[in-house]
Amino acid sequence: MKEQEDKNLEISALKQELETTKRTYEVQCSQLETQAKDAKAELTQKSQEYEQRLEELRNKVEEIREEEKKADEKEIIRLMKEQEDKNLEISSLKQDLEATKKTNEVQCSQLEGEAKGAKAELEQKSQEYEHQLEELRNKVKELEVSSDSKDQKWNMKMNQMQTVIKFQFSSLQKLKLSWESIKHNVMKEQTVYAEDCDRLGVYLKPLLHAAENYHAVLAENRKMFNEIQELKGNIRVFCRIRPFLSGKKDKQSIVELIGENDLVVANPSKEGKDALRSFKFNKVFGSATTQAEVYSDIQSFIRSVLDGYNVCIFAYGQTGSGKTYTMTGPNGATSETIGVNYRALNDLFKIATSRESFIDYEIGVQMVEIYNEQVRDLLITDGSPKRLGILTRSQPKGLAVPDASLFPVKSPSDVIKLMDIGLKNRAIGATAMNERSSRSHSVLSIHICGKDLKIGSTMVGNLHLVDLAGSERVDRSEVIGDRLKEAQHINKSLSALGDVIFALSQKSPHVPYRNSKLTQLLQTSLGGQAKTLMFVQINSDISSYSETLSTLKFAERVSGVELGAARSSKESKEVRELMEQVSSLKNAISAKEEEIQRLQLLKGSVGSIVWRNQIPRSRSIKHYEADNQQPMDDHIHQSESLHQSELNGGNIGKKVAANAETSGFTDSDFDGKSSDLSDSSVAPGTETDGSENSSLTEGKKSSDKRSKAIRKTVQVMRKLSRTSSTATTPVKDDPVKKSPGIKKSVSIGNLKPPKLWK
Ligand SMILES: Nc1ncnc2c1ncn2[C@@H]1O[C@H](COP(=O)(O)OP(=O)(O)OP(=O)(O)O)[C@@H](O)[C@H]1O
Repeated sequence: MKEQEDKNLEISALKQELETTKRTYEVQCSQLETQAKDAKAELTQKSQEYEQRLEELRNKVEEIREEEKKADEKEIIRLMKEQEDKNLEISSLKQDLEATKKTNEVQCSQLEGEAKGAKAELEQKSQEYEHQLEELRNKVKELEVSSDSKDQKWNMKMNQMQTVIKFQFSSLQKLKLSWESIKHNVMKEQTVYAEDCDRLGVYLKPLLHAAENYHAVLAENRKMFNEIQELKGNIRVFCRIRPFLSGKKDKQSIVELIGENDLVVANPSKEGKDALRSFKFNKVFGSATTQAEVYSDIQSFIRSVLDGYNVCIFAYGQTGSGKTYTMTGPNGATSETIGVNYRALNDLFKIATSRESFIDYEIGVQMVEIYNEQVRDLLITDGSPKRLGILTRSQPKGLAVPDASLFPVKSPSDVIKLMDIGLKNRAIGATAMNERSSRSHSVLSIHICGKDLKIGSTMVGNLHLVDLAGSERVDRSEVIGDRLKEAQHINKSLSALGDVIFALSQKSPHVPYRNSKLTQLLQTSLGGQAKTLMFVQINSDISSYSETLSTLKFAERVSGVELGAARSSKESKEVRELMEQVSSLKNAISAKEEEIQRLQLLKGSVGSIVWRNQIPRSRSIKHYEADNQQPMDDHIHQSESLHQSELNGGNIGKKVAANAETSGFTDSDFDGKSSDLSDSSVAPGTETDGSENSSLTEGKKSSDKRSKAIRKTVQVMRKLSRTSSTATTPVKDDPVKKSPGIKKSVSIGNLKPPKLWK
């Protein structure tokens, strides 16, 4: 109850408190209401103000919004544009990106492929290297093994060698001792040998004498060859048949048969055997013969000009028969068709050049024509031809026409230039037969003076290349007046030439050189040791029968070779006999030469021993040869033989044999000489070196044979001197004074060497 009372009291307290609070609260509320009213009024005022302000602000906002809206629109438009640009850029970039992406993808795929390949290769190579490395390791192992075994072997060998060296050293000591004793014995032998040599030297003296004579024998032999040539005929007649010219309808030939040396022509007006007539010449060239073939048959004639001989080459025949063709060649000639003149000049210069180390040649050219028996210089360029005189005696330097222009030449082209001038100056007259008919004789003379550089001697050779005027008969040329006079002069000079050559071929005591200018001009080159070659040109056309026949008769007459004539066979018999004589002499000489060689070898070996023993050495045959001045032509042939042998691989004998086979006048002439020289100059020196030892061993045998050899040599010398003494009247240089008869020409001792240009 108490509690209830407390609670009542509390409730009464709380009711009082609540009453007080209620009253304060009411006061406050009234206050607050007042305040709220004030505030409400104030608020209303203020809200009005605010609304006003708000209205203003709203307007302002509205304005700002308007402005912003405008600015925004502008900005939006710019941004849209920008966006569009950007979009475009982005799309292009996207495209680029796309393309780059694609290329990158391709490259990536390629690189991936390559990388894969490289990887595979790398793997393969590494495998290979590993394999090789493995092999190399194996090899190294093998090598190590083999080097070990070799090392062992070498050591063994070294030991063996050391043993051998020791043994050899001891044998060397023994040999030294025995060598000393042998040396002593050899010294003794040498003394004995020197005494023997002294005795041999005494024996050799007569042999040396024989060797000296041997050269004389060879010289005689060469002379005999020349003599034989003269007997065979220093005058040669070659017949050449001109082919039918293209465009000629009438092609009936009068030539029935062409042989090596003979020719048969048929008379068209006769029949059967009576129509035929044969002619014999040194050579007959058919119409198909080339210029080169013709020249090859006369080449050695040309060569002999450089050896100091005079050579004359003629072309004879009727107009248009091919004289100029043979001598010069056709117009606009090629290397195949050039004639004898050009070929001869080429050869002359070629040979002169090949000899220039030992002979200095001077070559001069003259060209003259003989027209109406007057000599005219063809090498004048001022256009005023003067008449020239001919010297027939003691002509200086072999020049028959000293006043004619003489031009020194150094090459064939120099001569060709001169020939062109000469041919232009040559008188050419037109006849009914041939437009180009030459009515004068043209003479191209090549004068050669050679000086031997070693011995200083000189020699002179002349080559005359003569294109004769046409030989047709006067009546056939249908000419009168001046032309008739020309033809008469031509015929006269041609028949004078025929007479001279005929007289020479007959060895007639009188040779009628003075009957024409042509023969006067060529006097020194016709006859004597001069060589004469005549080309007889014929035209086989049936219409030219009578001309051809007279040409052939002329040629037959000058050649002196008549069919069936007793003289001709007698000559050949004598030639044969002489040839046999010469060959037997050559055999004897070669036998003697063998002996000389052997003895010379013996002497050489003896000489060397003597020298070792300080005993003076006697002069050898070789020295004798070197010191002894040989004739010019010998020297030339010697050098040429040697030169030729060098070119032919050193076989002189082969060359001689080959040339002998081709036979003919000229070949035997020159080859005979070269064979002589090869005998004389090559043989003594050739076998010395190789056979010294054998000769030493055979020395005794040889010395036993020595007396036999000397006897043989003396026999040969006697035989030669007998041959010399059988010669009759001496043959002189001057053909006019030369005595007739073949036998006289057999002379060995009296033949003169080629005339030198003194
Ligand atoms: N062997 C040959 N081969 C080819 N043609 C030739 C031969 N021989 C001569 N002839 C030609 O015949 C013609 C006459 O020849 P060429 O002029 O040489 O005669 P020729 O005897 O010198 O005359 P001429 O007396 O008038 O001087 C020329 O056209 C020449 O080319």
